[in-house]
Amino acid sequence: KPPGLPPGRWGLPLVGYVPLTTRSIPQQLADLRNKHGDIYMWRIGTQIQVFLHDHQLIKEAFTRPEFQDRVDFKGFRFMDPNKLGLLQSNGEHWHNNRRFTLRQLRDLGMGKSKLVSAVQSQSSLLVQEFKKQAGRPAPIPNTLSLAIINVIWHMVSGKEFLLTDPKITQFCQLLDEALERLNLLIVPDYMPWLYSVLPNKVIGRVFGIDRTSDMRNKLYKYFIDDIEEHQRTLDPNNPRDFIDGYLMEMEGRKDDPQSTLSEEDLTVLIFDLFVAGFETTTNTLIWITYYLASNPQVQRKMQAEIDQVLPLGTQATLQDRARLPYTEAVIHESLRRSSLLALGVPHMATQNTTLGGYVIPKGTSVGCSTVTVHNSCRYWDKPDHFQPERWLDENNKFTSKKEGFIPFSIGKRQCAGESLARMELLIFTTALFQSLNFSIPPGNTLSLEVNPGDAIVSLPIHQDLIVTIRK
Ligand code: HEM
Repeated sequence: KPPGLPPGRWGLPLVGYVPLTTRSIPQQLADLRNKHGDIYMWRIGTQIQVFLHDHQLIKEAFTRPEFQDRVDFKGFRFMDPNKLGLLQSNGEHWHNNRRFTLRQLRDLGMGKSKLVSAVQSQSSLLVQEFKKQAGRPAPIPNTLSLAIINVIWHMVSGKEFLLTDPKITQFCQLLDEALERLNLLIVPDYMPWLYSVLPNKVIGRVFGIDRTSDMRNKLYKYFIDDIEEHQRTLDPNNPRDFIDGYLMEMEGRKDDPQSTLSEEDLTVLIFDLFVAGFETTTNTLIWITYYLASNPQVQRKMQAEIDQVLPLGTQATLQDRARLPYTEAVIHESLRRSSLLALGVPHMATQNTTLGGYVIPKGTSVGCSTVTVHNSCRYWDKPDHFQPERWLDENNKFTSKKEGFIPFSIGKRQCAGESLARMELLIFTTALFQSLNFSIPPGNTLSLEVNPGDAIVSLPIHQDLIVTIRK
């Protein structure tokens, strides 16, 4: 192990440190944190990963320019060969797309916008779907995923699918598959020597590379069709959505040699919005229903607040946020407890540098451990308790505590969709609990453990709940 690196797990040549334990990854990270402190490394294959566990240290790292790039994984290139879009792009290209996306999201989501109405209408449709399964034990319907997908479609291209349209179900399956496939595609990046010892054919089959281009083409076809349709119908005096905004910006900068805008880039950018905004929001909402089904008192208290602020038949808007402090507290506590992106989304050191007194070589992946920060006694009293009250001050006003709360990460690459995500969480949560009650089926228990099949994202386990229609 080269001198100066953070302490931690170095392991064997080629394979790095392979844990021989049944402890989950988050549990192992907590063990490592207790042993080594706020910064340590774990060599997986030949890739050095550094984990950070302290809010200030994460903030320092993620605001420094040398930690702003994404990890350069060959596996990602099978979805996007040229590192376009926003999620995987770097440098000037990333900077342009990020600025554009933030501006669009702000403009499209403001005030009484069409986007807010779209979220409200999707949440009403979802309530109707839940009502169909009232009174009998059943898992959260897949309609929740479709409703979240429709919100992103609305923002991107001003359209929504009927929830019964087979095209949206197929789209959802492709997206699920893409997310699963991305996990597998990057395995050889941890052991790049596999490329030299195994024939390409074997790698292609084992790691699913063969099927990826077919799936990518099907998925991208949705976006390409929409972009072409927008090109035909665009009215520059009346931009309708994200695609119109991008096409207009592209036209405005067509003579600018610095412009990074292109139809191909727009296709990847749209894909990124779905990848980043779909599973995250859907699963946070599932966690909220699980926590509230397990805490009936909290559920009743939140419903009492919603009933007072929103008479039946009215839906929340962003202006209601201040009048719904307890609901906001429940949402924040759910984001903290679930720590959905348990290991954060890693950044990469673009040069040899130091951090926290240690050497960080160029190419090292640097991530924040959301799950250990969210469960650290340094920031949270009784961190393993679900306590919305911790978000309220002595006057029961919501206080958005920042230190030790990093669900959307921090710094220059922090979640670009945070404002949309917060808007969706508020509107969906209020709509669901205004009309429905969620409980655990008699004789059952509800596990709040994360799905052991997924180490990087803390996904809830599919389980039955009972939905009751509120009178
Ligand atoms: C509860 C829901 C969500 C959570 C917890 C979440 C969390 C995150 C996190 C942790 C990151 C990585 C930040 C980093 O690299 O330091 C991220 C990035 C990102 N998120 Fe979200 N996100 C959510 C919803 C959304 C939504 C709805 C959208 C938009 C449709 C979105 C768009 C993005 C994009 C584009 C990035 C990449 C930003 C960049 O690389 O510059 N996210 N998100």
